Formats: sequence, structure tokens, C-alpha cells
Amino acid sequence: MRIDGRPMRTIWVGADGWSVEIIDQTKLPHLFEVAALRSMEDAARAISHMAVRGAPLIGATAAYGVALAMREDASDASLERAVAVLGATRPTAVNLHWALNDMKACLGAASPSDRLDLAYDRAAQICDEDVETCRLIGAHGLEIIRALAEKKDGAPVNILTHCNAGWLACIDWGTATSPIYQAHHEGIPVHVWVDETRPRNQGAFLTAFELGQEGVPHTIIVDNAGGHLMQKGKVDFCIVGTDRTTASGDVANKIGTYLKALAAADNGVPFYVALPHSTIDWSLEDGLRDIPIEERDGREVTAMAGRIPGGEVVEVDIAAPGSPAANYGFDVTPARLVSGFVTERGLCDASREGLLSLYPERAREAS
Ligand SMILES: CSC[C@@H](O)[C@@H](O)C(=O)COP(=O)(O)O
Repeated sequence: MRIDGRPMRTIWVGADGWSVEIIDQTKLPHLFEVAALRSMEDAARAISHMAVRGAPLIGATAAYGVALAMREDASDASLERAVAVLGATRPTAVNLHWALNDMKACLGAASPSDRLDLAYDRAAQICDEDVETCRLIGAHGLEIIRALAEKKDGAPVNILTHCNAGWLACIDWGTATSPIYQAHHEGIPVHVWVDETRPRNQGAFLTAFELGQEGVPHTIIVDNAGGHLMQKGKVDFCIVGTDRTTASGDVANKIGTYLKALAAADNGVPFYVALPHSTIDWSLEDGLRDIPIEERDGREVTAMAGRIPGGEVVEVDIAAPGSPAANYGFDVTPARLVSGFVTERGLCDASREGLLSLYPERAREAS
């Protein structure tokens, strides 16, 4: 995707050949700043402070964090420590552990003298694979948009999304946004309702920024507007990303996703979830019981960052002074409320059978 017309990814190795560069997403959309990660600790901080966020990008940053650790010390102990420190940064997105397990398996089998090059190569591969995975998710999801467009006689297909499951959450394309970008590139008229996604405003700040950069028509709405728009027939379908999906099809995603799924079910609006294989946690069944839900600082609820017109970026208090705030980062949408999954291997039902129809090797591994 592009920023100011320049093709970009969200993470890359710097000109020095070893530092890792990211777009500092805490500054978007007010400022575009690139930050350099020079140590494993820098990578861990970037994930926990959400300079990088979104399940696939968290995984990719952790992979590069392991590479940075190998640069300082390629011993077994250093590898173990990197996996432990990076693995503790955020609890919900399983892509983090998927990437760390992958790095551990790849490096653990090699001698310490080979680990540095191997780590950078594998981290780069994880990024390249994610780009292709997201492109394929888009190609499959495009079928849904094409079918809806045929019924609309030239009017735009209205799509509602929550949080940012766009290219900024991945390496390129995004998951939920990839079908939208591919439809737009194909000339299918689309319009996106962008949930602002309090408290951190990933919708208003990041999804709207991305869509604007690509020229995709969109409108930012407050988080509570989706139900009203669905009742009025102004949403043709919803598509969101996920941070962890269980083997039975329960979906953890940004807080508020569940309420959108409920409203969609009540109004007969299809509700799809786009996901790469790395977001499926085959070890879990019951999402509500088993998926760890991140709780962040209440300050994210009681304060908000914004830009003074023509001026600097400031943080202002928006709540009654002294009132406590709870800040649950994610919720779980039960599989029964999900119309279907859009994966790199195609579309399927949100169920164990649906997932196994696309990933039959998982059934063989389990038996
Ligand atoms: C393709 S990203 C899917 C999810 O990671 C995304 O929808 C989301 O909830 C991101 O949450 P965040 O807290 O910004 O990391």
C-alpha cells in the first residue's frame, strides 16, 4: 500500500543492514515518523507501547526482535530470553506466539554461529509470507464483494469494519481491508463505514488514514452507530480481523466487535472475519473461557490524543477527574454469530468443520 503515493510496508531492515525500522503508529495520522529498533528490548517496547500493533505485525516485529537479540548474543540462553521477553508483551494476539515458536524452532536447530543470518532471513520470510497471505485473503474476500455488487446495480457496496485490520496491522494489504482494496482496484464501487474504535481510535486514526491514502470512499462513525446503520439498511456486510480464533471458530478481536456481530445477526447483515492461518489457535476450543483478554491502562479511556488545528499533537483529559476507568482491549464473538471466515485458502464456515475443510493437515496432526 502507499503513503503519499510511496509504496511502503510496515516493517523493514534499515539502510545499515541490521536495525529494524517501523512506522510509529502512535503518531499516525497526525505525524508520519519512522522509528528504528536497535535491540530486542526496543522491539518488545514497540509492541507493548503499540508503536506497532495488529496481530500479524506484532508477530513480525517479535520475529525481528529475536534477530536483534541474536546480534548481541546468539546463545541458547539469549534465544530463550528473547522468546520469553517478547512473548510477554501483549497477551491476546496469538500471532506473537506463532512467530516466536517458528523462530525458536528454526534457530534452536542451528548452531549459534549460524543463528544471526538465519534469524534475519526467517523474519524476512515471515513478512513476505504475510504479504502473500493477505493478498490471497483479499482475492477470496473479493468474491463476496463482487456478489454483493451485482445486486446493487452500480450503487456502492457498504462495508462496515471495526478497529484496524488493514495493512498497518499487517505487512501489506491487511486482512479485513484486503478484499476492499482489491474491489476498489477492480473498479467496484465500495464505501466503508469506519468504526472509530475507542479508546485508541484505531479506526478513526489508522483505518481512515489508510483508506484515504488509497482513495477508498469511507466515513468515520462513532462506535455506537453501527446498529442504527444496519437497522436502516445502510450496511451490506461487515468484515473484521481477529487476534485469536479458536479451533471451534470463536473470534477474539478489538473490544466492540461482539456488539457489531450481535447487531448484524439481528438485522440479517452478513458478518465475516478475515484471518491468516497464523491467527488460528488450534489448542483452544472455547474462546470466552480460554482466550486471554488484554487489560490496558485506564488512562487510554480517560484521555485522548489529538492535533490542535495547524499545530502540535497533545493529549487531553476527557473524563471526570478522579473517576476510575476499565480498559478491556478485546472481546470474544462466538462462532454462531460469524457468517464465515475469509482465509488465504478460501472461505469457510465459522466452525471446527469449516476450518478443517481448509486446513485438513490439522485433523491429521491431531489424530
Ligand atoms: C489484521 S489485524 C486483526 C486485529 O489484530 C485487529 O483487528 C485488532 O484488534 C488490533 O488491535 P490492536 O490493539 O490495535 O493491536
